[in-house]
Amino acid sequence: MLRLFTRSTRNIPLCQRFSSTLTADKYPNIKRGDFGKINDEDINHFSKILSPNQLITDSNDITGYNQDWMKKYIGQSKLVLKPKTTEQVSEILKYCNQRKLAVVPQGGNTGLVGGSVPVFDEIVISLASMNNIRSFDQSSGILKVDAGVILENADNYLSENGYIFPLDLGAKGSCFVGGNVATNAGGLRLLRYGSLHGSVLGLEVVLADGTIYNSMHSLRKDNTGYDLKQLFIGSEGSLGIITGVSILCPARPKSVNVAFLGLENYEQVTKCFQKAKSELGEILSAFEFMDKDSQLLAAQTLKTTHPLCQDDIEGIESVPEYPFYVLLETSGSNKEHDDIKLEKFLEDVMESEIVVDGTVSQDEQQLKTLWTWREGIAEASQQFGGVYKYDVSLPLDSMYKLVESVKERLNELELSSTEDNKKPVYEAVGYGHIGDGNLHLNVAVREYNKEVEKALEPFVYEFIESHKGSISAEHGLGFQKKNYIKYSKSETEINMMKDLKKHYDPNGILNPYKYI
Ligand SMILES: O=C(O)CC[C@@H](O)C(=O)O
Ligand SMILES: [Zn+2]
Repeated sequence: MLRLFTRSTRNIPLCQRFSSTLTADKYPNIKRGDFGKINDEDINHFSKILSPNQLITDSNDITGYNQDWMKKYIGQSKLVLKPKTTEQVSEILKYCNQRKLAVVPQGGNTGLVGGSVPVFDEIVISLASMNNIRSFDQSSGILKVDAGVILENADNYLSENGYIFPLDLGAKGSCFVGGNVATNAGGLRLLRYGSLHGSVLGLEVVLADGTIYNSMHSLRKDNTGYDLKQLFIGSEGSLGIITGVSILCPARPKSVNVAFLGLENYEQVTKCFQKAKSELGEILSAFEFMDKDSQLLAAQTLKTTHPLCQDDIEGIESVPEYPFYVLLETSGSNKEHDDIKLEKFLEDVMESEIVVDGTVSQDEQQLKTLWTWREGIAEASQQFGGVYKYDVSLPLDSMYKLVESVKERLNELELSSTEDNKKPVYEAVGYGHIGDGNLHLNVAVREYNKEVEKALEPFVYEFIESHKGSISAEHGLGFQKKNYIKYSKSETEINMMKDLKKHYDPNGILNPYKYI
């Protein structure tokens, strides 16, 4: 039965603090590199480049820069620098390169693979003070910003001008545009707006030796040799520090609808996606799937009524029995046209029993509430103590098999139970951007545990390799996956990457211990 959506919304509560964390001493195979150690002379030098409030040495003030968003990866940096200009970044790197001081560039610190925090005592270079919108061209839609502009702020600015940022993700309120580009973030609407490799028109990057590479172009077409900016998109701070971004933004859609659907099995999810593509065509802007266990997790932190529950109950009890859910969004320029198209599509998928239940948002508030049941899963996954995250690309037909195989394996090894507090794993859940072939497999644990880690890795990576997928669809390699790149890239590719790294950062000072 298809219903109008009538629930109200509540904010997602902040996640609980972790008890278990991963510090470098828990990885005995990783040794501190042969880098210089910061001394008083270094601090004096930086004090000449920066004003006192741009330089943090107090250990209490540094804590937040040393730990990632999940409070999973904890570094030991003793110095945070907050440059305000590209020239300051250049001066800092020039000096660090001469002194062989390792650095980690940090944006909004919302990454999920431990890429934006130090491992040992690397200097944190925070882009937080570089947060100006540089320019916007109303006719072309080209936006130029400092790397430290918060994604949501950039989008709000564009909204006032009738445009939209071609990227949206759960962390939009804290992540930085520079970090988005450095990690090649994918997000919720890649299906519609494509990857940052397509929409970024130019970058300003400071290289390891302080050289400023400026390509802040406004050109859609520039066929003059190697497209160098592409090297830095997704380079996770390993080749240079992005300080400016020029990006092409599309017109903001005037009409947006969200439908939340219940389905009986995974095959119906893929069928529903095929139909959505062919029947909704260009107005389809997101197609997200969620398994039931991911909804049960989300229910425990959201504590609101599930969109497909018809009773006046909240939380876990309100999650219906459907094994799969889909959140589908349309964005277009003509409300009447889009409403009719969506209605016809929904009638079709319900008549053909691809979808068994569903609800459609009636206003902006309801639309946001429906999204919370998808966006809230990331935070909900870590409510019991920790989470092992796998962000993978797989062919659609084998995508959910990975989740099933992992669940089976954890059960066989008696590592998993939602009731028994003594078992390390609470639940493995699958969800993600099915429209982009991107699965998020989250294994919610009560504690980080070597046995669980051994059960998952390399099992998950071998599965991905054998199905010709990618071990990172959008979160990147960071610290978490640096030893596993071989499951997605050939030896030749890895060697080419290493050559680039050696060329652009011969002393290896940029974000060491990560990536490759
Ligand atoms: O927490 C995750 O694993 C996924 C986070 C993000 O990429 C999302 O799609 O919600
Ligand atoms: Zn995602």
